[in-house]
Amino acid sequence: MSDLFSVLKEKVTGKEIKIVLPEGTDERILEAAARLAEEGILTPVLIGNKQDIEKKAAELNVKLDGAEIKDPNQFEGFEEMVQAFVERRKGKATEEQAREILKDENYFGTMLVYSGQAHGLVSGAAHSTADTVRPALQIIKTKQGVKKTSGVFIMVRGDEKYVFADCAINISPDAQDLAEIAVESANTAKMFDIDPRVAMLSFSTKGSAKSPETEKVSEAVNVAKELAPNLVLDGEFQFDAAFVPSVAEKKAPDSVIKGDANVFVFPSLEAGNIGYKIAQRLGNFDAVGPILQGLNMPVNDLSRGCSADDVYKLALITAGQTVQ
Ligand SMILES: CC(C)(COP(=O)(O)OP(=O)(O)OC[C@H]1O[C@@H](n2cnc3c(N)ncnc32)[C@H](O)[C@@H]1OP(=O)(O)O)[C@@H](O)C(=O)NCCC(=O)NCCS
Ligand SMILES: CC(=O)OP(=O)(O)O
Repeated sequence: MSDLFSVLKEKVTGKEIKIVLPEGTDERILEAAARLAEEGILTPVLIGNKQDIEKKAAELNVKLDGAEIKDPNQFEGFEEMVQAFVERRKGKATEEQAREILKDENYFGTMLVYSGQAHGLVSGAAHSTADTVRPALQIIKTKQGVKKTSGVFIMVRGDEKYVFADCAINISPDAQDLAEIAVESANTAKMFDIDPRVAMLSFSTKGSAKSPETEKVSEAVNVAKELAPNLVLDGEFQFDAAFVPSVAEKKAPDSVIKGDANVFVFPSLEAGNIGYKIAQRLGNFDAVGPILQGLNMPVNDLSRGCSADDVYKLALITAGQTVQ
């Protein structure tokens, strides 16, 4: 993984990429912004009151040379942004509502990306996922051919790398959603040099239990195979049948997945979000993400439990998504 970040640094340095960090006074954001600017990798665009941000940076003894600061309350292009927002929301917000909404740093920052004044956004160190991603869902929207955005983590421990999905967005995905999440997650895996072998997870392996929940996953397997016939994918699997070869031999001997899956699609957000945090906190995996898939422009969320290093890495990944 350290290789990945070296490769990403090389790929994005000198491309004049601007990444918006709306949480301008958060300690971890400031430390990451200073590091990104100092290393000349990209231009962090911090959102908030300039004096507040500079005061906090001075307290932390971090230098913001090379970073930009934009304050929605002092922004010259604010009225133009209001018009663009009203137009994008197509009758869902009046001008008056837009003026209020755009004072929110996540909405303001997302509009900077949408209008081409920055290339991507990373937020969520101090905001819930819902408040971080809602502006992106409403303004940036999904790219053609993708119905739903979803959020994956790259789980890293030493040389081990896995993709966990969806850990961030879709609370109760249906079979169609799960199939799309699987295909998108396999594409994301390739960005991290993972040759995808996708397991659709359940509490049942190949019909060992029958319920609407297990049938949803087995239907998702069929839909995903139609969407991406060349993808190595199977299910439904319990985690051990997907991950442990000796268990796979007993529970699913005829499957193309032989306990060697590396992309895990969870059946619900409950399972995905709980699952990644258990691997992170009990299993000592680094959890990089959530990386949002399927948006027109890169916007990525952080966990509120993140470190400055997590912010730095996710900003690099976001910059990498802009030059793909
Ligand atoms: C993502 C989430 C915030 C969306 O909820 P919401 O704002 O109530 O969604 P709404 O149904 O009102 O939709 C708002 C807009 O987003 C769009 N949207 C909602 N879910 C979407 C998805 N998965 N992909 C793409 N667009 C989506 C809707 O189409 C709608 O667009 P429109 O206003 O242009 O018509 C919600 O599903 C959620 O809270 N998910 C869980 C987040 C979380 O806490 N995760 C755990 C921690 S990581
Ligand atoms: C991804 C995630 O779970 O975010 P948070 O911890 O901020 O809720």
